Amino acid sequence: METAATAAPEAVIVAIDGPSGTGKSSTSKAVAAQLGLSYLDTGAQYRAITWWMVNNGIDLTDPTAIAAVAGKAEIVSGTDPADPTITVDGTDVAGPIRTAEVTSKVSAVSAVPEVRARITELQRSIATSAERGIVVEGRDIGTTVLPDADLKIFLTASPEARAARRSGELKGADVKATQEALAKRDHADSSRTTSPLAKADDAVEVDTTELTLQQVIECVVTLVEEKRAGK
Ligand SMILES: Nc1ncnc2c1ncn2[C@@H]1O[C@H](COP(=O)(O)OP(=O)(O)O)[C@@H](O)[C@H]1O
Ligand SMILES: Nc1ccn([C@@H]2O[C@H](COP(=O)(O)OP(=O)(O)O)[C@@H](O)[C@H]2O)c(=O)n1
Repeated sequence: METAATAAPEAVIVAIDGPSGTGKSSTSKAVAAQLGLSYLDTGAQYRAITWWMVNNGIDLTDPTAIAAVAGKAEIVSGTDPADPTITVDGTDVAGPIRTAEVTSKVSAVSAVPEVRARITELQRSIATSAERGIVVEGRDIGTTVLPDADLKIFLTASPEARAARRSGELKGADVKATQEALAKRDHADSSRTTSPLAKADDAVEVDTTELTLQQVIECVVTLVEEKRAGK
């Protein structure tokens, strides 16, 4: 007897945006792994270009100097959610892009339109070549990078919860100082002219303050499955 062919599920594109510490990376990785999708951390790409600029002595107080070298670094993102990678000119920078120095400087670099144009193009080409689909997380994915995404999620959480989560990761970091640093980055990312951090009109907002990570993952997986079922 012939077995009926099962159609491969269509590639699904999921955009997850929100400020720091709302759970974007942990949720996106887990959802992608559970659903067999690729995963892209766009913040890591902005951190990588910032790392290159710091290493090459670029004056990060000067947007013209940043714009002039926006195309120099070759950034490659590995999109396996079980082992996401990021290299700059062939060097693994997964560790160095998480230093306090890069974190404090990334908003100045990511605000420069030439940097955004370059990284946005890279993100779109990665997303369109993901055969089974992809979960892309960042700040402007639903609004600018992938406005036609099948599902858009905007994660939020209280400033206190976000700071507690972040300082938990940076062992020994002061919660109050972490909260202040987050507020400063939120302000810079939300007030820049080009493609600021914002919720897309058609994004589903999920407040994660009182939810466990597992609950957030389940919520997003359910929303993806509902989309696929055409609900
Ligand atoms: N709902 C949650 N409840 C408690 N901790 C969480 C939750 N979501 C994420 N975390 C933890 O908070 C930290 C920051 O999460 P992360 O996914 O890196 O956030 P983002 O990518 O938005 O900055 C991680 O240590 C993660 O395990
Ligand atoms: N789509 C994106 C993603 C990140 N970014 C920038 O990159 C920075 C680092 O992003 P991230 O996602 O690694 O930040 P965390 O949430 O991990 O702290 C942000 O503060 C933004 O300045 C952006 O401008 N657009």
